[in-house]
Amino acid sequence: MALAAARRLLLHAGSRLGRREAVDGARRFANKRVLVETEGPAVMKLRNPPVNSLSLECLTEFTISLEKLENDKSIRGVILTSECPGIFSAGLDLLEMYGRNPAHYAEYWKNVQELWLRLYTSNMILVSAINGASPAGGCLLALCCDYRVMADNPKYTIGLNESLLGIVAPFWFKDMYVNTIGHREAERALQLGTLFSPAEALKVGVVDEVVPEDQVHSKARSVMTKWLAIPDHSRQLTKNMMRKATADNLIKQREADIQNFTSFISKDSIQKSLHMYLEKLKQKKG
Ligand SMILES: CCCCCCCC/C=C/CC(=O)SCCNC(=O)CCNC(=O)[C@H](O)C(C)(C)COP(=O)(O)OP(=O)(O)OC[C@H]1O[C@@H](n2cnc3c(N)ncnc32)[C@H](O)[C@@H]1OP(=O)(O)O
Repeated sequence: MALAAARRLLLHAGSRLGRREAVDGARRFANKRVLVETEGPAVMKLRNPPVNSLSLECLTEFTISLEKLENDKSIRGVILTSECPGIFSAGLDLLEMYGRNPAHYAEYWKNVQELWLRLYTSNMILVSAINGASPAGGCLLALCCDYRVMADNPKYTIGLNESLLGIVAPFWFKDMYVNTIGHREAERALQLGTLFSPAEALKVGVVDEVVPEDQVHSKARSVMTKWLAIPDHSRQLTKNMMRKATADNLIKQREADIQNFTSFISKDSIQKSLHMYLEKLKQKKG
């Protein structure tokens, strides 16, 4: 009986913390939805097919992987990318925000906040290799990074498109957008729910560089090498100086933000909008 309980505990810890294993001499650890290679510049790959939507499980595994990397002092930078062909991340999982109960919405939002705060305030250098579509929460992940490299494929778009879904980007999504592309561009893009092509994203500053698709990873690695040459303490203090106010703005009102999200997303009108959007996604398939 005691043995069975201990085994259950171990299994639970194993699935929460992921496994660290040696494969072909490369160090890596993985859980179901996130694979992390720690040989050379660390690379974190999202693998939640079909579209890397940020389900509660995916958010949790992402946050745990990030925490593990933060705790490993030998790791100074991480490249964030996707293992799903053509998709960086479809953003927050619509099925976590549709047809559930308020307690679920609150739990989900708490985890979205947690991941964002960890990513946005990470001491590590974060470079995103955007190798596919990156709407809404997908764009949010990229915006948290210190540098964004995007594949030059016009089929891939990036942006905060919440208004197209009949929902509103929360103030901290908006703050980060304003920090990145400026108030006027953010105001327009947020109202229109603009999804930028790579060329447009580069022009407006949503991404820092656009490269041929087969060079996204090598470019991200060379960017990382350049950033790694900067002393950590000065870079980290500078990053903190630039981002602290934006992060603090959420930290001081986390509970209120959860309440706002929960009551907003529970509204019949919002649920109806999400239903229509999900139906549109289905119909697109024909
Ligand atoms: C006061 C406070 C207010 C706070 C308000 C709320 C704020 C919430 C903020 C939300 C941010 C978000 O991230 S919302 C999510 C936005 N995401 C999108 O709009 C992307 C939608 N998806 C697509 O455009 C496309 O799927 C794609 C371009 C990403 C990929 O296209 P592709 O053709 O390759 O694949 P399919 O469209 O056929 O999709 C396959 C499969 O996946 C399902 N899917 C897609 N996206 C999502 C998603 N985000 N969540 C859950 N599921 C998703 C899609 O429906 C298909 O499912 P089926 O195979 O079952 O049909």
